[in-house]
Amino acid sequence: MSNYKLPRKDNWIGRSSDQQLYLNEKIILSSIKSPFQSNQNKTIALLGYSSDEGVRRNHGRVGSSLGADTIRKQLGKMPNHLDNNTQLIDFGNLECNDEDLETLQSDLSVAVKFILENKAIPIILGGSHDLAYGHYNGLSQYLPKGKTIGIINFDAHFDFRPNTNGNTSGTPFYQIAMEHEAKNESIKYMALGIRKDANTKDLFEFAETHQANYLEQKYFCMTYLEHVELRLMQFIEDVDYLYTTIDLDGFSSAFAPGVSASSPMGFSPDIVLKSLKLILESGKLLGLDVVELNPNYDIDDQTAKLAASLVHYVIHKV
Ligand SMILES: N=CN[C@@H](CCC(=O)O)C(=O)O
Ligand SMILES: [Mn+2]
Ligand SMILES: [Mn+2]
Repeated sequence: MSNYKLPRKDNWIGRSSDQQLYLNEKIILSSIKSPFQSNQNKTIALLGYSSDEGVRRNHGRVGSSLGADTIRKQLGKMPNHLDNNTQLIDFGNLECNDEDLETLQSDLSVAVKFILENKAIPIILGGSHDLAYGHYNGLSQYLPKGKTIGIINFDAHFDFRPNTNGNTSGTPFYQIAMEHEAKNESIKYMALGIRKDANTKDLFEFAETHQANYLEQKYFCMTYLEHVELRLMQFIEDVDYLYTTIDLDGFSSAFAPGVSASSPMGFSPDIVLKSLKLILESGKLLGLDVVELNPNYDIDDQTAKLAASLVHYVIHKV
C-alpha cells in the first residue's frame, strides 16, 4: 500500500474537556498496516481518500484531495455522544501522488476489506467519487460469494460514464454495472437526487437498461417523504447489505457550495437525514462514504461542516 499516510494529530483540533466531551478527545489514531483487534462493542474506522486525479480526468475543478483532512478538522470540534464501548479510529489517508488512480482504488479495496475483517465499520472520507469503485470492491471482496450489496447513491449524477479512457469520478457505477453484467448479474443501485439538467439522455438510458433505481431531484424532498421512504424500503428489502455513498454535489449549493460541480437545484439535508435513518435502522449498512468536498470553493466552511454533521449523525446511529 504505497499510497498510505499515517493519521495526523493536527487534524483533530478543538476544545478539550478531559472528559472526552469532544470527538478530538475520543479519536484514536492507528496505522492500517498493524492489525488491530476491536475489543469494544462497536468500532468505527475513518479512512481518507485524497486524490484529485478522478476529477481532473473528468474535467472538473480540482481540490477534493483536501476533503478528508478538512472534514476531520470540523468533526473533531463536534461533541462526542458515543458510549465508552464504542471506538472511533482514524486510520489516516490513502493519497495519490503519481496519477496512478487505479492503484489507489485497489489500495482502498484492500484497506476496506482489512477494516471489515477486524470487525469495524468503514467510513471513507473523500475525495473524488472514483473512491466508490475501490470502496465497493473492498466490501464485495470481504463478503462470501452470493451475498448482494445494494448501492445507495445520494447524488445529482448517475456516475455511469464509460471508463474507456480510464477511471474517473464519473465512472464508478458504470464499472460496477459492467462487471456485474459480465457475470450475468445486474447491479443493485439506487440513485437519489438525480438532476435531469446534469445527466445526458444516454445516462438515463443506461440506467433503464441496467435496472437502476433512481429518484429525480424534484421528487427527492420532504413533500414526497412517503414515496421516498417506500422506494427506499423496497430497495433495502431486496438486498443483503448496503453500501451508502453521499456525493455532496447532490445537495443544493445553498448548503454545499464547496464541491467540484455545484447544484443550485439540489436536495436538502432534511430528506437525506430521513433516508439515512431508514438505512441505519435496517441494520444492513456495511460501509459509507462522503465524497467530493472541495474546500477551495467552500464558503465559511459550510460544506465541510455539512459533511462532518453527516458523519456525526451516522457514527452515533450506526
Ligand atoms: N462525480 C461527478 N460526476 C459528474 C460531474 C459533472 C460535472 O463536472 O459537471 C459527471 O461526470 O457527470
Ligand atoms: Mn458522484
Ligand atoms: Mn455528483
